[in-house]
Amino acid sequence: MFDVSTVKLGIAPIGWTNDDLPELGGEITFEQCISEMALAGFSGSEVGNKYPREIPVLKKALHLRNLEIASAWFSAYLTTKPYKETEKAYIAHRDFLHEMGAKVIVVSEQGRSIQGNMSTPLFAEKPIFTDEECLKLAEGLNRLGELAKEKDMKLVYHHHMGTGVQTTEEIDRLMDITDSNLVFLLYDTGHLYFSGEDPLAILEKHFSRIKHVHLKDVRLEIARQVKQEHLSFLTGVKKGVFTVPGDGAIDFEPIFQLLAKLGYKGWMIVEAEQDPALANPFEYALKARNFIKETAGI
Ligand SMILES: O=C1C[C@@H](O)[C@H](O)[C@@H](O)C1=O
Ligand SMILES: [Co+2]
Repeated sequence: MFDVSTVKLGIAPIGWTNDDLPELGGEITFEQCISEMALAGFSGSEVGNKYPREIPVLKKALHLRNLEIASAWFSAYLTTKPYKETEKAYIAHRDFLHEMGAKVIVVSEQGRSIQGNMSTPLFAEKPIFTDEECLKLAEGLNRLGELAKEKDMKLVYHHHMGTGVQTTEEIDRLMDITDSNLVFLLYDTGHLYFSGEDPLAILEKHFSRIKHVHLKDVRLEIARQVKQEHLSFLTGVKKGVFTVPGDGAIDFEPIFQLLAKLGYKGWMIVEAEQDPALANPFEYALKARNFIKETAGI
């Protein structure tokens, strides 16, 4: 179904050690994490906070395990801070990723984001960007996209729970007001489903912009609890709202079929943040790998 010469499968370190909640998996080493990724049959990963930043050290550790770096998350503050501040940090991030051989840069606007707040109710208090904020965001992203292009890379925007770009309308608007040659989209199944969007419809509508995929599944009963009990994003994560594909409520078969039919090229990254003390990361990595083999044929 997929063209295996153009689609690569990776897994994010967030199931081993969570950058947003460092106490989850704090005791797990970088070496354990990347060894288990390779052993479970993945060929790449994104960069986590335990990864060494010295390029030769990181390259050697990955090379030993036949792993590549697909990308890494970047927090932008285009709506709340002077553009130059975001740009400076972004260029350092871009250059690091470029050295590591990555082709895409994951960017998410964190101005007024509540994703990192432990007690802010996720559904009631997510930010809604004003027209002025949308304009600032679009202008800034176009400029950052141009900087990615300079290095033959692409900026992929990560829509995210608890931020100003979460819902279908917000994603549609962002795609509409940014330059389609400079700003691309990261398609994260888990965030779309958790928010109550239709992941298949988003995939169909924005396929030409989608250049990076995060595969995560959602435990529906916990997603409902987060909404009904006015819990925060991180409380939901701690309770296990996310899991690996095939272990939750999302029907991945039509998603894989559509991605393959439309000729998706690039990385698909399993990204399932949950408490490693409750969900053994190696066991869940294997579970994900087997599910993708059975369902997507890769
Ligand atoms: O891509 C991601 C990176 C994480 O830090 C984030 O919170 C997670 O939910 C995600 O989708
Ligand atoms: Co993601």
